[in-house]
Amino acid sequence: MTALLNEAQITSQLSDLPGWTREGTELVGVFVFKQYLDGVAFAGRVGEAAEAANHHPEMLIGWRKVTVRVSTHSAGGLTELDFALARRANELAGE
Ligand SMILES: C[C@H](O)[C@H](O)[C@H]1CNC2=NC(N)=NC(=O)C2=N1
Repeated sequence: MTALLNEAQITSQLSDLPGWTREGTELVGVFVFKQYLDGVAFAGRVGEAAEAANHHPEMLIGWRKVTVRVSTHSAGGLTELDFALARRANELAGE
């Protein structure tokens, strides 16, 4: 099982993760788009990456905005898997 990160590790990784915040045991990323369907397509890309990593976020698709929430359910908090997915989402937002 992937180990829970400690507060120092979380703070350090968050400082290098633009667009994301920590809410309790979750990372929350908010992505804004010019077009609604751009957000839908982004969510699809993140979904594919999540499936490939077997690490799945919750995603709320709104009007030209997608909110991504991720935590490691099996560990009950934040692990490296969550930050890896968040970094990948940031890459995919730029595509
Ligand atoms: C059995 C399967 O590998 C697990 O349930 C995976 C699926 N996707 C997951 N996604 C997230 N966010 N956390 C998990 O602990 C997790 N576990």
